[in-house]
Amino acid sequence: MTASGITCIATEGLTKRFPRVTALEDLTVTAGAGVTGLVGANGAGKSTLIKILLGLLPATSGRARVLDMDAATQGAEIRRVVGYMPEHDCLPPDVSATEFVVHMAQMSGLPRTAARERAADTLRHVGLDEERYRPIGGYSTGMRQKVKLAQALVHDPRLVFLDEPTNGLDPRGRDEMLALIRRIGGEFGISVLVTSHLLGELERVCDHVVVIDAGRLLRSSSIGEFTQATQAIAVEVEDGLQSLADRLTGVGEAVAVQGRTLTVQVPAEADPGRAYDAVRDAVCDLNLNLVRLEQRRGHIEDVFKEPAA
Ligand SMILES: Nc1ncnc2c1ncn2[C@@H]1O[C@H](COP(=O)(O)OP(=O)(O)OP(=O)(O)O)[C@@H](O)[C@H]1O
Repeated sequence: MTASGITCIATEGLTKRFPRVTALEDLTVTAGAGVTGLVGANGAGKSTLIKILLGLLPATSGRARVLDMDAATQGAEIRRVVGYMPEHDCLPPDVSATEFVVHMAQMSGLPRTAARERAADTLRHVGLDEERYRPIGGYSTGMRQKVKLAQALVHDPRLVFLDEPTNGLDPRGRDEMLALIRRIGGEFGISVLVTSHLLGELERVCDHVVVIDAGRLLRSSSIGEFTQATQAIAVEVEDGLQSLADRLTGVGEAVAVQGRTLTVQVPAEADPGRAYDAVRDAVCDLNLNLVRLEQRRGHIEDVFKEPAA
């Protein structure tokens, strides 16, 4: 059981060996409702995990359950209630987004009229308006990603797996996609497992993050725990940054100076108020002019600098 009370995904000792490479190694992890980020470098095993969870690929050993169904034996049932946006593009160039998404809705069992209505709603939600009547072959990468997302949502799933949905997008397209993912998890009430090798972007939309490296679990925790574990205070003063650093070090604070900014690290179990007081007292005593004082959130990237939890 997860903190949300619902277990969407649970694996136990999951291992997948290909002839030349072990893609997943003894992976035990759970994910609850909401948006879960699956982070790892290229080749870490993210797509392999998704394919096993969908019942599309057999595991070498271990178990995987999705919405309390066994991925090894109930793949078809899982795919009925789980949407899948694959990493690679396999869209037909000669049909329009509307035709394609209606077709996918009918494939999932909706009658023609309902399929047309659902497809129109879903394409509108993902932000494809008039262009949805044009052939997909002329679409930009961002539009193609939206079509892939729409087909994953059209059968009204309880959970969606989004494999690298921001791949190939420019910064604006990425922001739009991340906002959509947040809406899917929030407003639409559909749980999401989203993968990315870009660590920073997932912390903007996820409730929970699972980090894997070479098929092994590196860390699994809520976004709050990630950021709390690495919280810090950034300080800038007009002059005298080094004397401030020396003073704070003298009273036991962990400080680092980078350019014009001094960072005070606050350990997870410590009271950040005490560190703020120390900065205030030191700035006063040294008679410095404070330019900036702000809490700096930790970043998921930091997990790679820490030992596994
Ligand atoms: N069908 C396959 N046959 C052999 N090796 C495979 C197969 N599928 C994946 N692999 C290997 O398993 C490892 C994990 O691949 P996977 O695609 O799951 O990683 P990933 O984290 O999704 O990375 P990427 O984002 O680059 O796809 C890689 O070394 C990959 O080459």
